[in-house]
Amino acid sequence: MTQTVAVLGTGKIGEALPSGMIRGGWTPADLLVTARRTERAEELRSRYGVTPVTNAEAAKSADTLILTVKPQDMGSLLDELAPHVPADRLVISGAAGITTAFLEERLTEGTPVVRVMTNTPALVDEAMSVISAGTHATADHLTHAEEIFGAVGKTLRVPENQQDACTALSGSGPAYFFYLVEAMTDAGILLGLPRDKAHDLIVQSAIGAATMLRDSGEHPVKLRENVTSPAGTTINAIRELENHGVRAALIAALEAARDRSRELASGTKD
Ligand SMILES: NC(=O)C1=CN([C@@H]2O[C@H](COP(=O)(O)OP(=O)(O)OC[C@H]3O[C@@H](n4cnc5c(N)ncnc54)[C@H](O)[C@@H]3O)[C@@H](O)[C@H]2O)C=CC1
Ligand SMILES: O=C(O)[C@@H]1CCC=N1
Repeated sequence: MTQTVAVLGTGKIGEALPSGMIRGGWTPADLLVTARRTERAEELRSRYGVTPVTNAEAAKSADTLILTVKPQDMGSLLDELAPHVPADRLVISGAAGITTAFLEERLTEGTPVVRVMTNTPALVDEAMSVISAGTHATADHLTHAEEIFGAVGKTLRVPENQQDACTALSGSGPAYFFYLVEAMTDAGILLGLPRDKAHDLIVQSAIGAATMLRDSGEHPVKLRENVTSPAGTTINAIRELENHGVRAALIAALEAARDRSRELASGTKD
């Protein structure tokens, strides 16, 4: 049976998802999108062959609704949708902080909802998406969410009380790596390298390190030890990272991201 999926709110994540689904073999005709601006919706139609509709039309006709608006816009979107969503529709939220309870309170009693936190590597089919069921979501609903988000990368089911932590780790995670690359490229410039060469050296080192982390089966401590020669260069750098509290800063940073995700649960806090 053909399943129609509507993506409501087509910004960065709301575009990455349908485009990845199409790369993964979904038929564009089965995908509906909504946008605040008509030009944006038309852009997506011409880029991917998906069908622009209004939020109310999506709610009435799609089997699955994926809400990819900002958490602060979720309350008003749900107010708009609620009168039009039959209770047999699957509603998936991709928003940071927004709980399944928040969604269930605003939708018809019994509506199955699933909460997902993905990340921007969805653009290159390397997303990490964590998935949690609401009160009325069945195993089939979770499987369906996995089929959708599996088109853009890996998926993992987690209890909902881990979603805010996962948001801090993998939802925001790519930003920390981009930040590190940016800072290390600056260091290369300080050491006298041209920016483009410094960038290429750091990016390839990041790809190499990420591939080893994924494929070698070794613990990251062992991988780092293998680079860190006695009285060599690496240990001098590590000493500076420790002196500057980088490990503690990372722990505090991720805790702050987790706390912000919890705070966004109200769906209204700017
Ligand atoms: N950017 C990221 O790295 C990640 C974002 N998320 C979550 O995904 C959601 C979207 O984030 P982004 O794509 O970064 O934001 P964005 O700002 O790029 O996209 C949100 C889109 O929703 C549209 N929108 C707002 N209200 C609407 C309405 N009532 N009807 C139709 N469209 C509406 C906006 O015009 C905008 O295009 C957020 O809830 C965020 O927490 C999740 C994982 C990673
Ligand atoms: O910064 C944010 O709120 C969103 C959620 C996870 C990544 N970006």
